[in-house]
Amino acid sequence: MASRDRNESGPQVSAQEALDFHATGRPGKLEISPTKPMATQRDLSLAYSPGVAVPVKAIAEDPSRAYDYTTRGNMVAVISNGTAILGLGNLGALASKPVMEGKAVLFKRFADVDSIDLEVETEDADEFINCVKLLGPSFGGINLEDIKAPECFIIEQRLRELMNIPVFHDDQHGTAIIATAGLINALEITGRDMKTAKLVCNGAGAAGIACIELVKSLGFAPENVILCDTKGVVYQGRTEGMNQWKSAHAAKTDARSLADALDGADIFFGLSAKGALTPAMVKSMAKNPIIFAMANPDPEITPEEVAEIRTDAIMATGRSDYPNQVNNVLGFPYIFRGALDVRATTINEPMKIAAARALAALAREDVPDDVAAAYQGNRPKFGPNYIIPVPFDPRLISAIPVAVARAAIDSGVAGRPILDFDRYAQELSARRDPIASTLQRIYDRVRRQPKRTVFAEGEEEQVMRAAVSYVNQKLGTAILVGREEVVRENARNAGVDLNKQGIEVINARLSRRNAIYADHLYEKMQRKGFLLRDCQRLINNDRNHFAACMVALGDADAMVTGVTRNYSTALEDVRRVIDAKPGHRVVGVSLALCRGRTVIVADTAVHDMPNAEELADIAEETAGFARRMGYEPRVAMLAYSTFGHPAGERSERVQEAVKILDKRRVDFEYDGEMAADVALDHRLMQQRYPFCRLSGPANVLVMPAFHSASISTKMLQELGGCTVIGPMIVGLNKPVQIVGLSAKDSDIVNMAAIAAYNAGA
Ligand SMILES: NC(=O)C1=CN([C@@H]2O[C@H](COP(=O)(O)OP(=O)(O)OC[C@H]3O[C@@H](n4cnc5c(N)ncnc54)[C@H](OP(=O)(O)O)[C@@H]3O)[C@@H](O)[C@H]2O)C=CC1
Ligand SMILES: CC(=O)C(=O)O
Ligand SMILES: [Mg+2]
Repeated sequence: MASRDRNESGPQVSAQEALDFHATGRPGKLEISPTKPMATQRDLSLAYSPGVAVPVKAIAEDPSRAYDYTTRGNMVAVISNGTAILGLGNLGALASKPVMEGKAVLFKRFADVDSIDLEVETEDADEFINCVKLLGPSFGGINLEDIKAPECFIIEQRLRELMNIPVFHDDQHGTAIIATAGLINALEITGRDMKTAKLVCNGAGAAGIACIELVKSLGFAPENVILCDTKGVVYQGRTEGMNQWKSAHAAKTDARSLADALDGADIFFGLSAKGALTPAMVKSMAKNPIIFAMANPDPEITPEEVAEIRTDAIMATGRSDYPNQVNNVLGFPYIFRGALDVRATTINEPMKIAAARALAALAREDVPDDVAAAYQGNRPKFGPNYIIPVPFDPRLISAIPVAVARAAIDSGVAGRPILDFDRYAQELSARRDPIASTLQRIYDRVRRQPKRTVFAEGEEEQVMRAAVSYVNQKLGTAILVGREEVVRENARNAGVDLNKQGIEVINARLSRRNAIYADHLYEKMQRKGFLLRDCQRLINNDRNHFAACMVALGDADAMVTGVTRNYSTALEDVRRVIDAKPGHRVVGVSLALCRGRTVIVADTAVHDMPNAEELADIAEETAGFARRMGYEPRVAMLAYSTFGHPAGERSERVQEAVKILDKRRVDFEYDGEMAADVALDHRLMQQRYPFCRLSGPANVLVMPAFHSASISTKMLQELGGCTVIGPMIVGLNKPVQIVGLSAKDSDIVNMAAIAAYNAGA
């Protein structure tokens, strides 16, 4: 059963990429942004003195009002002292900051929980407890992270007693919940019974102890569970390296080493360190062994090593680049989401068990279409290589918090009820941030069907970096167009290693395909004033023409360009070689990802002042693009006016476009003309214009002209803090994307991936 292969989608990242990722732009992974305007004297008077005194007094009178007037109810602190950073050991509070920032970002990304990291520089449990306790009023929950055993047990226990908000040591309970969920399913697949299955857990620290406590509370017989640490088996009577938490699980057994304990065992839980499980030990385990090698970043044994020894194992690791990722990221965002939503005073056993069962149940459900995208387009089926959902599974946000909230209410620790669980589940789904899932879907599809993408400006440093990243991320082959010696020299100077499989360098002037490309270009341009020699010169000297010919004639699947030439010139170069798809119009669309909301804006690249017919075409092209991206389009034809008011000649053009769409009987929702606030605020739309045909806020905005499209997307990006991807070219017969002149390597890879995605199957 063991899969020797890494997940095709596995993000293969180099050390340099990891450093660059953290250093690029604003260093680190988080920033804080206000939720209220702070623009006028009045805003200042309300937000600060004197207005702020009013909520201050209200909270002093009734502390529960803090949930109404402050961030407390949605704010979790991720707190560490860095004594057990992943499996890297005690590297100190400061060194733990990247992990803690990462956990805070995951809270936001996966469950819309606001979170801040706090690194506390002490190894003294009392000092740590005191510090966290005093911070209590600031937060709705405390997520303790990467604190080593046994101090973590004392710290968590004491803080739970001292604080009336959830205190949760993620490495203990988060890990235990996820491991248990995976185990429930692995047991079912291998036909085992909890009451008789034999489990050996290597690692008797925070994660190990919590895991065996949870599995025992679920029904494992204590005599069938053996705990090991650096000194071997934790047996009754052992004195070396013991503490009360290990003693509580000391087994009555003759086994003294991990190897002894694993002989004939059904299950291995690794919560220890890289390489702790040997092939010989795996060999000695029972038939269909269940091996969860959960140490991070490197597991106790790799799936490849297990697959060399036996093929009947169910294998899981803590990493995202193998199937079956058993990692607490599947738990803490959603567990806190549910706990915060009912203002739970704690996260208790029933809530943990409910989370584990909900997670296990999710993996058994059929995967619907929109979810299959999160699985590299591969519809996973419950079985040895799919015992647990992946972190990008969009169902997690509604399934897990609902189970946790319900358990909190039923067990009497909720501060407020949930009256309508269906509605709650819908609200949870709406919290899902579509940013990553949109790009993730694109990347995953391309990884499944890798593409040859030509990077036209191969001599540029950021383009070379993008090409390396493209290959490292298993998106396909990267072809850099440039003079080989210049490319190599520039790569050397920039410290970019191009000597890897999957990267090719092609010098346009020396290519054997030149004559064919020149003929192709000549055929297209001969009636537009071009001689054959003009075309030959363009193919030899101009990388955009050469690269576009590669794609046009099937020597590459997709193309990306743009860092050396302005957008419209690059587009003109490409358009000489590649036509619009038959029956289509080439338009530019931008994807704006704004605070959990995605809107697609068009035409941000091609038509300067479209007429009504062209506006209707733009709407159709963009609706098609929206569908390919997985959104059901609701198209607003935008103007400065709404349904005729105020009247004006420019709005008439938009009204006319709507009539054209009516005549064409298109199969998507559209309406207009309307102003942007009406398009985006469905309540306003319903109140003032109940006849409007859009069933929800618009997610496709067709702008009346290029200038408004370009200005609005750039303002969204600069002032609105939105991520804008694009303009992307749609409607071309071959996939080509153009980045902006100032594009960074990550922008270029995104565009290359989008081009490759559009290259299709
Ligand atoms: N996949 C996931 O979601 C998670 C994975 N983990 C991983 O679990 C591991 C432990 O983390 P945590 O419990 O927080 O750390 P702790 O420091 O609390 O505990 C570490 C435990 O591992 C034992 N140990 C270390 N090296 C070995 C070894 N070579 N053989 C046997 N036992 C060993 C230690 O033994 P001793 O007591 O003798 O010192 C100790 O009991 C890390 O690798 C971490 O990345 C943790 C949380 C979540
Ligand atoms: C995943 C995690 O929390 C750890 O390895 O420590
Ligand atoms: Mg951790």
